[in-house]
Amino acid sequence: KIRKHKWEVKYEYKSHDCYQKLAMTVNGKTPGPTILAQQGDTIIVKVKNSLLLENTAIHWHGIPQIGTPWFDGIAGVTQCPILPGDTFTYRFVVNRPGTYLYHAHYGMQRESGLYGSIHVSVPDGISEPFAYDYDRSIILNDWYHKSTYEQATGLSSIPFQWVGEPQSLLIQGRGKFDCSSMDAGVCNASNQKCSPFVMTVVPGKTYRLRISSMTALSALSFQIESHKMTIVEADGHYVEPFVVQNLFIYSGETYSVLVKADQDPSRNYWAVSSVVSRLPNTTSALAIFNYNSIHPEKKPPTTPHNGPQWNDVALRLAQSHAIKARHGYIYQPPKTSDRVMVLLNTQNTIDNYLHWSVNNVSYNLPRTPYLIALKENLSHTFHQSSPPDKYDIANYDIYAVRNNTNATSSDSIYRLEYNSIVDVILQNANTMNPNNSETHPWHLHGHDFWVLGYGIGKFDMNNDPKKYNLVNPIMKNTVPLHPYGWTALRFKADNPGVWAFHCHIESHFYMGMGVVFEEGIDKVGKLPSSIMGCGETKATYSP
Ligand SMILES: O=C1O[C@H]([C@@H](O)CO)C(O)=C1O
Repeated sequence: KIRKHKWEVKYEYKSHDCYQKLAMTVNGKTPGPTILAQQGDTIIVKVKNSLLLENTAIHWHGIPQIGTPWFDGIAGVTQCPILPGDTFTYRFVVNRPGTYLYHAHYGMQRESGLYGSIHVSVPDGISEPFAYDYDRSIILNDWYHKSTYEQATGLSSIPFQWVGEPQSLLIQGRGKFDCSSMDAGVCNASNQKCSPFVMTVVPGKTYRLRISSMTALSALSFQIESHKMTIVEADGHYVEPFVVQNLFIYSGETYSVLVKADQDPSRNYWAVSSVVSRLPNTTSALAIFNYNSIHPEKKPPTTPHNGPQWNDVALRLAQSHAIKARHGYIYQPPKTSDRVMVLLNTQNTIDNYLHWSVNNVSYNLPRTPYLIALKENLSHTFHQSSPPDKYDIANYDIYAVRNNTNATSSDSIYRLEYNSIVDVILQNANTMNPNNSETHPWHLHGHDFWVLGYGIGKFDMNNDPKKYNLVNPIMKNTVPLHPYGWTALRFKADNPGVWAFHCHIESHFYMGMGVVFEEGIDKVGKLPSSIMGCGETKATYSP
């Protein structure tokens, strides 16, 4: 089936957390409309950029774009940005069932509010390995009051101005900022638009709740008071079910949990989203889990739970370890790999600017998108040398503050042999601040990868690979790298195109925390002319 959507992207005044600011909307909404489809469908989205002064591009997060690498939607990698006033049509197949996302992928634009869900159902005649009565979804987010321009400018200034902790957390686009010291015209706590999100349930029924995170910075813990959640899906793959009280979720991840409305139906319950992994300076977001005979806005009689200790890494690591592919739905990983990369994540200063680097290279986007440069022989448009596969593993102390004055900025890319098996070990380290290492959710475009293992400390090249889970590893597209830890992934470079792999924290990718992979470029079909028009592609553009 073909599913057509017509979108207009523009800025509008919104009061998601009671504070009025410009938000980027799709057809007037943020979160934008949910795309509903069935496995095998073709999605066509005609996007009109009505932002007046800003380019845009939209990424279909978790959709591998097999055969359509030019519609991955990352400006500078797979396409030229969509200019104000222009219309651009994305067209791609959703090849797997599951819960996915879409969002702006141009600068730090995602955090302005352009995001939404994609739900892909199983083909007719196929049933899912779990039962539920209703399907619902919520997107968790964090929310800043400064514009993305102010934030990006601060990050690329001397002195460096950090974006700081978000002003609010949002549950399905709703949060509550403390307006008490502000003018009611700017921040009005009684505005209906920022009343808590309500999820109404029928006693005794089971809900599949699709929970996604689109945060700019925050790692979150989500829980529903008194109700247990059974995790059954992660990033579009079935999970061997396990029960949690709270779900840890990192930016770019999607989960489905089953929740049974099995508590006292004569009251409502709090659903709470709170910050973990960074010292919280943001109030938790509250939603109401509403039993249908009770008024939806009636406050639960209890005090909302604060969530787990923000710095309890062991608890978060335990959830990461607990996620396994579901029996009967295991995609067996290859037993060995052809290439092993160990990617050290550090902060660096380069010419006094603060950056993030991977193996001492801080990534920056080229003016001419790689996909076009590689197909049209415009190789002079980016650095041709490959960034290093490894760092100085023997001598680097991951617990020390290091200046790494030899770090460089580059738009160079890794070129992978088509159909080869690639291992990536992400190695975390100390930041430029003493005794500090952060959580980074890494997202791979164009592929799902097997998650072979996690650990804390320095990855041991001799012994840790022996502990890899090659039996039932989950496949994902986004995975956390825990503080001072390592995460090991394996994927097959079988999708011709150019694919980014980066930290899903908006400011971190902007500061250079990413790499780009190319594979099978000679197998990429004829590029559509709609992706051209910037950098040196103007010369090749023939309508
Ligand atoms: O990228 C970051 O910069 C700040 C801090 O390390 C420097 O002020 C921070 O907390 C980040 O995550």
